[in-house]
Order: sequence, then structure tokens, then C-alpha cells
Amino acid sequence: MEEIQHVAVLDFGSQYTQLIVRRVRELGYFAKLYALEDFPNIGKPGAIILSGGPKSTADEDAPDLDFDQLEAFGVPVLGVCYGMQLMNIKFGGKVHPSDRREYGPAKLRPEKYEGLYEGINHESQVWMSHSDTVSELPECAKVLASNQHGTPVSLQFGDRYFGIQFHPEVTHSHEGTRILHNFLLHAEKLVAFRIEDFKREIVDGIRETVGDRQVVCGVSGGVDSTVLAVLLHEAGVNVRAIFVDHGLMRKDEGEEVRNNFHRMGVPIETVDCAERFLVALDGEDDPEKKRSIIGNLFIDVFWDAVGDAEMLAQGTLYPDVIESASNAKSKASVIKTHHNRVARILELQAEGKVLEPLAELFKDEVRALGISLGIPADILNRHPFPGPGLAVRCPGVVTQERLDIIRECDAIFINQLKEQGWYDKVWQAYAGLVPVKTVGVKGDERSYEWAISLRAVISEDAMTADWVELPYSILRETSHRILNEVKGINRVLYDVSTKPPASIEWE
Ligand SMILES: Nc1ncnc2c1ncn2[C@@H]1O[C@H](COP(=O)(O)OP(=O)(O)OP(=O)(O)O)[C@@H](O)[C@H]1O
Repeated sequence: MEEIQHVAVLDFGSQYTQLIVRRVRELGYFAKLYALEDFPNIGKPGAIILSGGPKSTADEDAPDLDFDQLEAFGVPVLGVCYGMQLMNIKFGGKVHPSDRREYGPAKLRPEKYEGLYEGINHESQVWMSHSDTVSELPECAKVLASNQHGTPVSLQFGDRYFGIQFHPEVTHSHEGTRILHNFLLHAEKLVAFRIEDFKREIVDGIRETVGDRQVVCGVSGGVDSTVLAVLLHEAGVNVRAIFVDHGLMRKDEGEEVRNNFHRMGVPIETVDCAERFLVALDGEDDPEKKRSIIGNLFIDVFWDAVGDAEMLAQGTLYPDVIESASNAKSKASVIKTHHNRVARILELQAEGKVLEPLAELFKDEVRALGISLGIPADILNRHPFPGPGLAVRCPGVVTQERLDIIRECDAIFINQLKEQGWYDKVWQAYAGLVPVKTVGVKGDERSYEWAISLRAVISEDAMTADWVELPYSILRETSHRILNEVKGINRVLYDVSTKPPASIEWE
């Protein structure tokens, strides 16, 4: 996507680098992360940011950058933490190595409240995480800001090079985004990033890459694969969208997915194989084994349906690509599908037959793209649903009876959340079976039945999660309906566990 004027973020290895990309995109500009090995092949950026990193500039293997090549871009450069120290050295100053790490908040005292610090509050909190410090400034440098102890924490070298010792990308730097914004104002050639332009580029790119070949994609009914399928359809290429109905879906979900695609005018093929999955899972109660049975069978079923497809499209997103790039120090992208480690995909990839049109977008950008493609909001705002489906909400063995119970309870709970306006306020909600029988009374009779557990969480990225303080009215009504309408359940529980130590799903 070189045509869109972007901000190139060079990765010196900091754990926060991804966040710089995030923040710049939130500010309305397109940003991309580059491994140092890729430099200077970073397209035609309108601005460049050098990230922080774990190394000391004094280390023998300290990451380096050719500043003549950097200069050749002729655009403003911001050095963050390690990036600033490197700048200081390159322009003739010195950095004092230290074993002690300064970690935590500091107070920012700008010399002037203009330029990088236009509109910033006095003594605004910024976040430090570094060991080395700048000890001698080069002639071309001037101090833009210091901390509460008078130590310089922000420098300018000449006209176009800016350095900051703190991390503007983390939320603990209260006005960090504003400072990034002020920096980007120096980049005259930078133009705002609009998802519409991006959509056009992606669609053109798909047409060009696919040509008249046939391309296949798997659709789960979730956001990523739906946006992917609609994009391919919009591009007018020869596409087969395949939905595997493994019988571990929620109530009426298969029907809903088919209807959704029908209403969007995108044809999909359904592979109905619920029975095969139930048979394969028969008697298995080990969570890992259950997952692997489902994953392997999914691969068989999916690839059978694919046949001799010439290309495969996948909904890989930017965080997956970045993660794998920084972990493996390679550009190989992670493919987050059930079929991800299949030799067949690796072969196709080596032959250039795997298409990943969403690989430069974050999740919220995929949603924005979905809106501009006219995908209905109820599809785009769907809660995440795990690949192995209800099997991970059914501890112990998976049987038709158990799945049916979960489906009924889940539908009642989700319906309540929607009715009472809470569905869009929570990240994920579901009912899971507690396969433990307890005694109750139903009518005049003693009952001995299972319990169902309701779970509703909020989360930013699924790495951590907190349970939601739902109104009692929702819990009361859900419980009342489940106990009256669902056979086999005589007890309803609400899960009040955070992640960690619990996980969002049960298995
Ligand atoms: N039931 C299914 N039928 C066909 N393809 C599927 C199915 N489940 C998953 N896939 C494929 O595997 C990919 C990854 O599945 P995963 O469960 O990790 O969902 P995801 O990454 O959140 O994507 P989505 O938002 O599309 O569900 C999906 O994008 C889709 O291409």
C-alpha cells in the first residue's frame, strides 16, 4: 500500500512498538511497522519514527541505522527512547550507559509550549522506561523539555529531527497522543488516511493478484471472514465462500450465517458435517484432545470442499503479522486459522497463492471497512466466538443433549442482553454447562439436574478480561426463563472470575 502517504515506524525492539502504530492510526494517518532489516525499503513515508528498544547503544550488537539513508527521505523523524539516544550519538553527542533502569512516571517540563509541546499541560505525566541517558549534546541539539529534576528528556536536532526519552504511545503518558499529533503536524506531505481509499486499493489489489483464477475462502460468520468474503465479492473475482457447519454452533447460527450472506447478496456454500464431528468427539473429555479432534477434522472437511482451488484467501490481521515479525524476526505472517499449520497452506504460500487482503488492518479498522462495504452492524458487532464452538463451553464429553441445553440457555441469555441494551456493552457473553448434578425441586418432584453458568466479560484485546456487573434484572429474568424453559437444568450461576487467572472460555 505504498501509494498512501504513511508514517514508517522502525522497530528497534521495544515491547511498545506496536502501540506507536496504533496511536498514529488513531490520529487518522496510516502507519506501518518495519523491521530494521527492511530499511531503507520503507516506501515513501511522510514521516519516520524510530522506536524504543531493549538494547543499550553501548552494546556490541546495538541496533544501528544508516543516517545518510534516513536523511535522504527528507521527512521529519521522531526518535523515541532508544531512537532518541541513537540520534544523539549520530549527531555527535554522547550517551551514558547505565545498569539501572528508570521505570515509571515523570513530570514533563517543556521549555516552550509550542511545536511538539503545543497545548500540553504544565508538568504533564509521561512514562519512562530506559537505562541509558543522554550525557552530552551535539552542537546542533537544543533541549525541548526536561523532567522534574532538570534532566533533558526531549531534544531537537536541526530542523527535522526530534527526540523524546519517554514513551508517548503508552496511556501512562497522559498527553502522549497529543505530542505524537504535534510531531506529525511537521510532516507536511502526510495526508489523512481514509478507509474508503484503502478499500479501493484493497479491491484493486485483489483484482490484480487474483486475475481470472478461482479463489476460495472459509467463512465462520465472524467479522474477519465476513469482511473478507464481501471484499472478494466486491472485487468481482471468481470466489467460493465455504461455511463449515460443524454442529458446534449456537442456536440457529447456521441458518443465520446463510441468511446474513443472502441479504448481502454474497453466495456461500455450506458443508454440513455436524454428525461427523459428534462421532469424532464421542466419549472424549480431555480439553486439549477435544480441540485437536475438532481442528484436524475441520482441516479434512475444509480441504475436501476446497478441492483444486487455485488460490486461498485468509482473514489474517495486522497484529498477527506484527507479532510474528517481531517474534521470529522474519516477515513470515502467522495465519490464524484452524488450518494454519497445514502443509498445503505453506505450499500455496510459497507459490504466492495465499491472499491476505486484511493483513495491514487492526480489528476496529476491519469493522470500519465492513461498514463502508455495507455489512450490517449486527454482523460487525457480533461477540467473538471460538473456532471449536460450543465444545469449549461444554466441559467433559460433548453430546447432542448437552449441546442442545447450552444452545437454549445461551439464546435466552443473549436475548436478554439484547433486549435490555447490554449486548453491545460487553465484549463477550455466553452460557456454559456445568456438568455436575445437584438436587432441586421442580413442581412437587425432586430433581437431580445440571447447572448452567452465565459469563459476561469486558476486555480490550482478550489478553485480560473482567466480569461485568450486569443488572440484577437481566440475571433474574434469564435465570427465571432458563429454569422454566430448559429441561435438564435446575440451577443457574453467574461466573465472577477475572482473566487471569480464569480464561474467558471454559476450555
Ligand atoms: N465454521 C467455519 N467454516 C469455514 N471457515 C471457518 C470456520 N471457522 C473458522 N473458519 C476460518 O478460519 C478463520 C479463523 O477462524 P477463527 O475462529 O480464529 O476466527 P477469527 O480469526 O476471529 O475470524 P472470524 O472473525 O472470521 O471468525 C476464519 O477467518 C475463517 O476463514
